[in-house]
Amino acid sequence: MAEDGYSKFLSYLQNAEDTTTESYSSNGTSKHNIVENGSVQILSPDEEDADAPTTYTRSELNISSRRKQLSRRASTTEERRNPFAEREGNALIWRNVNMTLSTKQGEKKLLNDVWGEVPPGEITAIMGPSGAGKSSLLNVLAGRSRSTAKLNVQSEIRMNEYLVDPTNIEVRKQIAFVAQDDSLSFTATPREAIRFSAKLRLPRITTDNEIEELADRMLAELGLKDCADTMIGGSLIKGISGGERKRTSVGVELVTKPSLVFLDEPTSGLDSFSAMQVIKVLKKIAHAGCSVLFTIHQPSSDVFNSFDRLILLNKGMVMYQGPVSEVPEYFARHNHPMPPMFNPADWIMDVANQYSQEQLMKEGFFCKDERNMPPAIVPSGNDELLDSLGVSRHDDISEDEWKHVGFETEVRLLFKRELIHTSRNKKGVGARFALTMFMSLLIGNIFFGVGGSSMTDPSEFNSHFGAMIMVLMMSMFGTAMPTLLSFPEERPVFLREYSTNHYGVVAYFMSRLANEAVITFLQILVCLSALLPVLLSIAYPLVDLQSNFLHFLAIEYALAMSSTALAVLLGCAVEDPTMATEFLPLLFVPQLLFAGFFVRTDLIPPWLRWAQYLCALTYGVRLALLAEFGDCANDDSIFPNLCAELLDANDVKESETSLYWGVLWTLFFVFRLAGLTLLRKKSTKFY
Ligand SMILES: Nc1ncnc2c1ncn2[C@@H]1O[C@H](COP(=O)(O)OP(=O)(O)OP(=O)(O)O)[C@@H](O)[C@H]1O
Repeated sequence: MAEDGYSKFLSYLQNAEDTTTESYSSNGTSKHNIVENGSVQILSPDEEDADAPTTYTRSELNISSRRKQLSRRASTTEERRNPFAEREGNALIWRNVNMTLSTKQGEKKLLNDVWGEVPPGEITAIMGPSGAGKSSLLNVLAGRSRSTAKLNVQSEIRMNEYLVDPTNIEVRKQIAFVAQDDSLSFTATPREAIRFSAKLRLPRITTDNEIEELADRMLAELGLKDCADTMIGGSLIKGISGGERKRTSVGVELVTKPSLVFLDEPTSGLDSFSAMQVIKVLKKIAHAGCSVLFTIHQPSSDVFNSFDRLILLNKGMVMYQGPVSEVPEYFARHNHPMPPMFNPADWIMDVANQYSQEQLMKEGFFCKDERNMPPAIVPSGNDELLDSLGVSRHDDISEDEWKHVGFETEVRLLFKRELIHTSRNKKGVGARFALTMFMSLLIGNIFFGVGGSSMTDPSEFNSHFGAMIMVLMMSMFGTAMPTLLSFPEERPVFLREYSTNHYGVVAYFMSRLANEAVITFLQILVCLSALLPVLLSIAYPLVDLQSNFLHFLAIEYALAMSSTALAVLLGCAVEDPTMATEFLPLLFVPQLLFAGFFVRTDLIPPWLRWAQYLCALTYGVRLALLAEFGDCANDDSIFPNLCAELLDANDVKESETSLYWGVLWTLFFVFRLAGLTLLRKKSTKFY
């Protein structure tokens, strides 16, 4: 089956090996084996039978130098401006790929000894009936599927001559992956999305002008010129069409000049012209040296005939694998000649769907992997593996300009995008601020002027205290709730970008923090005062609170930041916005219970009392009580002194003011750090 294509591919491998081998030994004809300690044994022809072959360490052999040189090919500005600049491809080869699902009825094989390869310079399509295992195979190869309690995944995958574990995040980052669902920031335009990807993923030597031209050329190739500056859109904002969004996702990955690209149904939802446009771009990128693998449903005959290779899956097994040009002849040889004037893609799918697996096996389909491959090298670590892939972002590379952009650039670009997102997300952010204003007005009117009322009348005094608590709670809930909901909402974009090497978790976290710090401050300001000066304020002057405005603002801000930190921690823990809403009570109810105004904290059972130290509201309330009632509590001329009684009832001591501030900001740091750790753990673990 597919002998020509396969032998061409083996010869590619052989060449790759020969070249590598040449760097091992001067005569260029040696063979190498891997020995247990990770070193490489060299056997030259006349030494093959010798008892003790010479063993070298990898660094002695300078195994990666060839690839490092090749990775720097795109060194002229013209090459850097060209999204289709020549590159060194990475051949992907796999065999024994098995995926087994354990169910109550027994074990179900989703992938059964699947084998194949994707040579550089060619585009390879995976086709097959629905449920055949196309996406499952792509996900295993891309490291996006791993064993769980119910799912057992096994595979033997190599990139070039190296055995790789694609679930290793460092390997995954080398694979450009276009998923079926387009996880793009909905407020960005196609041009901005492509530019963002290029800026963060291309070596820092690439100038802004070069990136601009790269983005322009990519947009033109994908037929996105007309909508280049329209927002991508989503459920809140109407944006570009589904097909344009799909092409933008493709552009975002291809602009980084990858050497290996996987695409899950890149043409779904596209008309035949747009589908052909995408395939043409994939072919162009393949001709530049890239290896392209994608799943596809029902391609037109033009699209089908433009593929180089085909992997036809049927019920988790390889029914055909080889050059597309050999498909008609192969099917004819196995009793299924293609009728004239038929779309070959439809024909092979008809055969796969109509006949049972047993019948097709009898007819000679589903042949076993009979490739005789040279032994794979087991990389001794990530560095050796990445060097072998031509990745130039290691400490041993002296020229800074070839490295991935630095941490500050990541934070700056992310922060800028967050700000643009906030300014364009008028519905989301507008609703947040409008709601804050409305609630401030409501509270301000209900508690109108109570802050200036008598300090000795118990009912008026209680209203004063109630108003202060309401203002605190409103700012706390109003800032924490949108944060809790927005984190899982933006999660798919983050995970896609993180797993495709845009930026690190810390950079993402820092930029989010900076953005939240600004938004939270503005929101608190709106709640307390519509605009500075205080004359135009809402809740604060309407209620006529007595404390110093800036002092009260600082307390509210610290409380809001601590609460949003807890919201971020919960947001990192949950995977979707619906689940996040289920978590809302966990964010607020304990805060109310431990704040001390429903029940004195010293009356809470001792085994539960520790939880008060995790509740920011407890300390926010204590600081606000001191700010609002501290002076009157110290005034001996007032009798009965309700202020002193209130502070006493809430266990508030003026001498502990610094402690309250300390706990409030410590909670902020602890929750933020826990959130960061959780996000990092989750993001490296699974896509
Ligand atoms: N994690 C999983 N848990 C349970 N079943 C799974 C899992 N992943 C895949 N499957 C099952 O494996 C089979 C193959 O799924 P897959 O999505 O790979 O098919 P496909 O060929 O891409 O189908 P389609 O063309 O309809 O998208 C399906 O029956 C699917 O339900």
